[in-house]
Amino acid sequence: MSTLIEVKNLSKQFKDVHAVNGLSFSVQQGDIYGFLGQNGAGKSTSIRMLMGLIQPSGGEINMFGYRMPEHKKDVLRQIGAIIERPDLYKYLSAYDNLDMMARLSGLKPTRQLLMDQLDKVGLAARAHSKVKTFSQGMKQRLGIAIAMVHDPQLIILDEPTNGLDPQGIAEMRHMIINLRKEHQKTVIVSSHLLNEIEQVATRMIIIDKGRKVIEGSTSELFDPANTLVELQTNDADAAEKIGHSAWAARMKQEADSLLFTLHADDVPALAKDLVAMDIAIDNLSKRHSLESLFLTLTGK
Ligand SMILES: Nc1ncnc2c1ncn2[C@@H]1O[C@H](COP(=O)(O)OP(=O)(O)OP(=O)(O)O)[C@@H](O)[C@H]1O
Repeated sequence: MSTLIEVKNLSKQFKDVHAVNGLSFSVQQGDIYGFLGQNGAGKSTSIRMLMGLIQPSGGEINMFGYRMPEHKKDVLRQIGAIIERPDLYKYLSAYDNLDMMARLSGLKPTRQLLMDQLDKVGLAARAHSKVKTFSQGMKQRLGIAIAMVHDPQLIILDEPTNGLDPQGIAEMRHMIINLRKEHQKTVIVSSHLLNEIEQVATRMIIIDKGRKVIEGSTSELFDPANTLVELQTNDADAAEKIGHSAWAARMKQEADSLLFTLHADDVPALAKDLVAMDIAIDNLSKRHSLESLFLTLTGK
């Protein structure tokens, strides 16, 4: 697998705001690379630099073997991106919108090519329906078909599920996975929702205040061995009772709860032992340690 994007020490400063601050990461061919961070973390600014829309204040970007922004033209040929809501003609069909946009960008598309593009985003069956009859999610996916009509290697989607209903979100997720699986595209997708990135990404980065917090493959980062279990109880002696048990080493006392770090498979055994120790359980909840990290970053 080859490296498509290599970013080193990338920074962008707007007056006194360090929007991106020493960010390094790489994207391999075939990744669905999740960019995760709360609003204002620096996701859009990073993506805009990858696309040569704004100049970095420092650092290096190499994409497809070219340096950015010096080789912007060669790089952009390989990218299809949706950064804002796509402009569509609502009284034209999906097919005619795509046909017109392809011609405006200098292509002479065949019917087959246009139908293939619509198929990639799950809109082939609605090719000849007017866009005014489309849901927000369908418009978004048509925008993606337009963005990739020149068959780029890399698709960049900045918060593609913003403003979509649950069905639209599910369809978008399905489409992103399909772009990689069926059409061998590499995808960068940004979101402020961990759950959304977790469901599609093969690798991900969390950024906060313009800096990298963590980066890795989704399976590594969501390793079930790093499960956190929070116990809430009114039993004043709970910590002491657990302190004498085999769970002692995995327990940490928090202000109003007891926190255990363990493998997800061990949760039923913990629950059984708590009952055996006669500890009244008000609440026993499980979450992944990455989720806890992200909740802490987002202040929730
Ligand atoms: N053109 C600009 N001028 C001044 N500050 C900017 C500009 N663009 C972004 N910023 C600031 O840089 C920081 C990062 O913004 P950015 O849009 O990259 O974050 P984000 O992670 O994409 O979040 P969001 O989802 O809210 O767009 C924010 O503090 C933002 O206010």
